[in-house]
Amino acid sequence: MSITPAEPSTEASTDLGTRTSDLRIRALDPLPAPRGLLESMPLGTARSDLVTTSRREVRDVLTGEDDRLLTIVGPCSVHDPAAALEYAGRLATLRRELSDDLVVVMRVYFEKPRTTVGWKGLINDPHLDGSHDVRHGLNLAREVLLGVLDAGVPAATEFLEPTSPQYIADAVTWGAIGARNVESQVHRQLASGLSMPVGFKNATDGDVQIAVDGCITAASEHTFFGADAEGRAAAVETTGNPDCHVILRGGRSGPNYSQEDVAAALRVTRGSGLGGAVETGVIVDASHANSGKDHVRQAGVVHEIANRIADGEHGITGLMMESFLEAGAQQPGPLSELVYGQSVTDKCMDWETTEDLLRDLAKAVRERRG
Ligand SMILES: O=C[C@H](O)[C@H](O)COP(=O)(O)O
Ligand SMILES: C=C(OP(=O)(O)O)C(=O)O
Repeated sequence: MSITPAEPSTEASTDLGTRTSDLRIRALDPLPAPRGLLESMPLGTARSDLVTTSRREVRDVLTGEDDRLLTIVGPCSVHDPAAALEYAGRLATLRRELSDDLVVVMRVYFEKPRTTVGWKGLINDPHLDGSHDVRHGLNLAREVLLGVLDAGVPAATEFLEPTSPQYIADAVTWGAIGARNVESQVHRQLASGLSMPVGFKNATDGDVQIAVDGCITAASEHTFFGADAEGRAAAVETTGNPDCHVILRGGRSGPNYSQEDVAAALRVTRGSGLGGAVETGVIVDASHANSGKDHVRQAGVVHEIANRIADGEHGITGLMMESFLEAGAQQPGPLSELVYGQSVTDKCMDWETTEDLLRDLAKAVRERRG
């Protein structure tokens, strides 16, 4: 299951006077080819069925063919596999109970885009100590994803490193391009080749058009630099992803989940000419700039949206929530020193609050039907 570490190559030339490249590279540590990881931890038939079925369900909800609500819920980031899997086990029970009204997918986020610097997630630094054992991080990430699927819960993740999907994307039901990368051609091209529905967040300044542009770009065919399953540099040709859509996460000037904000965003998305999920509705991220990253305010946002859905509002096809076993957040550090089940990135709602809110949302969907 694990892959033998290779020695980092440190080809530091002694003749610095004639070198013009790699002047700021400390080491290049070759990573295992994706195929090795996929073969040592295969998806298998049962998990693959869950991924395929749940991708279809998510797409149908986002295009309005299915009148349920997509709820993407889970920790801001995974740092402790045991806590993530305990959360998945709890969510599995609730997912089954609420399945007539909600399509529940768990946030299983391994790559964190930072405003400046900070812990970049389980793949980049699995020991949370700056040792950056990326090989171990890749193993761990795949192990967690397979465990979440074994619990019966489909997974959502943000794609950040352009070649990381090769190691894990087969196990992912829904993907995100985050607010800091939504204008990046690299990420838009990446989304054009991903096999699952992908949400584009509005930019950190609140610009929604940038997310729509991301969907337009990702719906097209592209050729770009990537890697194949053997880890060789490759020119990747994609067919385009027709299942992209917009996520409202608030911006520098404040939240954007009000009825007026959603209506304004829909005017923008409906001008795209893309049809499908982009024009049917938006996902609202109740966290981030929609709640000032405050988990108590986040619960208020979800509560307000549940009331609006119960009153008959359409146009919000999904809701994203940051939730973990314990409320709040703590500074990242070695696992033995951390509070079990509490976020090391953004503040999360606790399990009890999450359970209540998911039940409220399911009830709201029933009332809207009625
Ligand atoms: O979702 C997590 C964070 O909001 C995102 O990674 C940015 O975090 P930062 O502003 O603390 O760097
Ligand atoms: C980083 C995230 O969000 P955003 O891109 O909206 O800041 C996230 O959802 O983890």
